[in-house]
Amino acid sequence: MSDDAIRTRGLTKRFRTGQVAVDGIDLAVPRGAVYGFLGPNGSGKTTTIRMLLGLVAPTAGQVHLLGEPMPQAAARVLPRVGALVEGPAFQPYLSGRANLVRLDAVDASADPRTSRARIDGALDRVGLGAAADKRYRQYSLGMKQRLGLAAALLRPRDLLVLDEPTNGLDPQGTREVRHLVRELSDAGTTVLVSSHLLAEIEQVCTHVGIMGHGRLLLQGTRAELTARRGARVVLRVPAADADAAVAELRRLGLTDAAGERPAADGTVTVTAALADDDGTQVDGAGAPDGGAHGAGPRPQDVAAALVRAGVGLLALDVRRPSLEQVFVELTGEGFDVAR
Ligand SMILES: Nc1ncnc2c1ncn2[C@@H]1O[C@H](COP(=O)(O)OP(=O)(O)OP(=O)(O)O)[C@@H](O)[C@H]1O
Repeated sequence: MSDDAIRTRGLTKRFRTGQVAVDGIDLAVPRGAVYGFLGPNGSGKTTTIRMLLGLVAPTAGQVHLLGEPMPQAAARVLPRVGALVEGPAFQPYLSGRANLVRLDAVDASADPRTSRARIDGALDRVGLGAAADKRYRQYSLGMKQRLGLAAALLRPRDLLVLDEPTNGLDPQGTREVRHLVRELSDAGTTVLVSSHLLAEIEQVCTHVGIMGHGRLLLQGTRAELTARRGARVVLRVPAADADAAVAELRRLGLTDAAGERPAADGTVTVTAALADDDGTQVDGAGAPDGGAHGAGPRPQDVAAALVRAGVGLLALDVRRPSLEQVFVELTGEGFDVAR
């Protein structure tokens, strides 16, 4: 437990309206991870993040940040945590730089002697060097996001919590944020980054948690999540062999084996789940020795059995679901293409 940078137990938020925005979630963000906190709009990500940072009081449950209980240890822990949450308190009539100077000055744990260098460094890091002296109210949404990020980076952090950091950024800005997250992670910072745009985040995260309607539907390493939901074996056989192929797959224990309608070229595609949703899985795809596997047959065993049964095997492929497919399957919803 203390090894996790973020740990929650039964974290719940019921608003006065009666709405349960976050429903008993157990988050586990290991130290060193880049944790993609994913879910569609309204699924409870922001409310969770606000509770993590002590900005909203939970209705029930516990939060540990960097091994310490929140909010009791807030004064000790929060200086080690950089956060980008909606609507940071920037002054509209001050420049970006002046806003950071002001923020740093009220941070009792920041060293005023290094303030200037740290502020310039943070502005450069987020690509705001050139616009640093513009007034905040003249900033575009993307520039405001960048300034929020700069504020989170005013000092070295053990943990960064970024709520929708790419919101309002153009594709170039989005790439830069990804790059920055990777860089910070390489330097040893644990990062939790929320997004409703899966593709933006998928490439950088080591771990993923998927929210839907206030519940944490799934979490784990990125590889675990796609493996656990089941690889499928997909084969192509001559139409005349389709029934034999399905029968052989079922005999091997792949009970949902089924053939599609014959294609114009006289072949049939037959598919079956190689893994159960409970994690029993064959992990043979691409691994010369077949890799670790559970109760099911390995792909090469499937191929051998089909050939032995006299099935004319034209092609055999193992397909793993993408994170997006896992998400859609779990929530019945897609990710937004754009906000
Ligand atoms: N202060 C509040 N009072 C009542 N309901 C709220 C409040 N804040 C959030 N909610 C509701 O709680 C649910 C979760 O909202 P939340 O902002 O946490 O979701 P989210 O996953 O961060 O969504 P988004 O991607 O749009 O930011 C929503 O239905 C929202 O309307």
